Amino acid sequence: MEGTCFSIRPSIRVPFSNLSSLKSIPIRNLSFGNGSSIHVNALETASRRSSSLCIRAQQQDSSNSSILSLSSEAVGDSIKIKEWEFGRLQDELAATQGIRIRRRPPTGPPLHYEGPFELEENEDNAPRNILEDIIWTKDKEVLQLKERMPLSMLKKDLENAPPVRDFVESLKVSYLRTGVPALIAEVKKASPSRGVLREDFDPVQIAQAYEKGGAACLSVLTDEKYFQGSFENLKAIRTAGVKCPLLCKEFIIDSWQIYYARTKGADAVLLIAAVLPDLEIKYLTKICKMLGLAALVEVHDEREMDRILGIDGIQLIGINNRDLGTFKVDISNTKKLLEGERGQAIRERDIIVVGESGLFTPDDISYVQEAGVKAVLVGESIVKQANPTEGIVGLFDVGPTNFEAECA
Ligand SMILES: O=C(O)c1ccccc1NCC(=O)[C@H](O)[C@H](O)COP(=O)(O)O
Repeated sequence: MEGTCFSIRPSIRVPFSNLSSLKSIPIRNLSFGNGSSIHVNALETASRRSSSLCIRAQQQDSSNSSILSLSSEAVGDSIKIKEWEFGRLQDELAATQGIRIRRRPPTGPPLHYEGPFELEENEDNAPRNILEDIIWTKDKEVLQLKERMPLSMLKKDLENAPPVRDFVESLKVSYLRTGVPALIAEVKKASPSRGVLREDFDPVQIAQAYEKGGAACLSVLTDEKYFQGSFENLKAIRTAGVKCPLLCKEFIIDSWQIYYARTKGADAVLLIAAVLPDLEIKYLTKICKMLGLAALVEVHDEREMDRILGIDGIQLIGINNRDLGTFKVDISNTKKLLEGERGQAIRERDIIVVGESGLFTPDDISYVQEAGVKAVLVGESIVKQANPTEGIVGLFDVGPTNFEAECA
């Protein structure tokens, strides 16, 4: 601090080098050499990564003993800043686990953050791929939803939620009965990689057709922006009396979403290892357990698989053949992740593995079955068929009677 001279104006630009030195001293009310001071409780949490930061502050004359704060909302601001700082720490922790999806723009606060700082525009603040884009958008959406429907309200709504059905048991029963991987059929209108899959999209009709075709469970996309799905679709399918247990296919980053999914009739939720650090997966699976929901934990590479195998109590692992960053689909990914010791550990622990994405033909199904999966999650190849029931029959290359009334 010595020798640093700031001219205090309502808005000042402070170089990062100075911020880091300010950070090393306990700051509340900082006096500068020119006799001015500002209340800088927010400053102590400034980003280490930004090169400079614009602070809006009020000047205080040294003769005036009252402290003029950064703004009248300083307390609220500092909570938000703490959240932002926590987000950055979260990203740093996640990176040590090989997670490349960042939860926050690296040189700025969460996207929903407002003031008191104006951060420099920086190209690093753009999402690096579609999954990151989805997660940043989700962060904003969830914050808004939580404001409208706090958890206390959702907890009350739980009392009116329909009973939970056993998602894992339904997969096991189907596999044992048919000898082919149990089908989780996906109700999906569109996706970032494939655009609109079906214009005449009636979620209830599609769900009923899947059930008729022998699906053991259904996966319902609820994300609106990228998949044109909705929680209303999930609720409508459940209310229509479809018996197959329902996976809420959502990008979960907050336990609030799990409660919300349950109030809409979900029996299972998706947790994506590429997004969630181990501790969060442990925490969120506990919430699932408490609510009676199954958790399908999705992995895409060896490192994610090893992380998930290191967590106790995991019952369902999905291997996504699609790289959610690049959209590349390769079904040999399922085989690769089930080879050797990993496959052994999965068999010993009686974990059900679900082969996900890019499954179009009976040969594809046989291939992933030989690799060790007991269930498959299929969207595009069946949702695009004029008659999704026939789509399922064609995919498994067997008559519908082999599957009929699977969920009954
Ligand atoms: O499918 C995408 O484009 C996508 C992009 C970003 C995140 C997730 C994405 N898809 C989710 C899925 O992995 C699939 O919906 C699911 O596994 C079914 O795949 P498919 O049978 O290939 O439709």
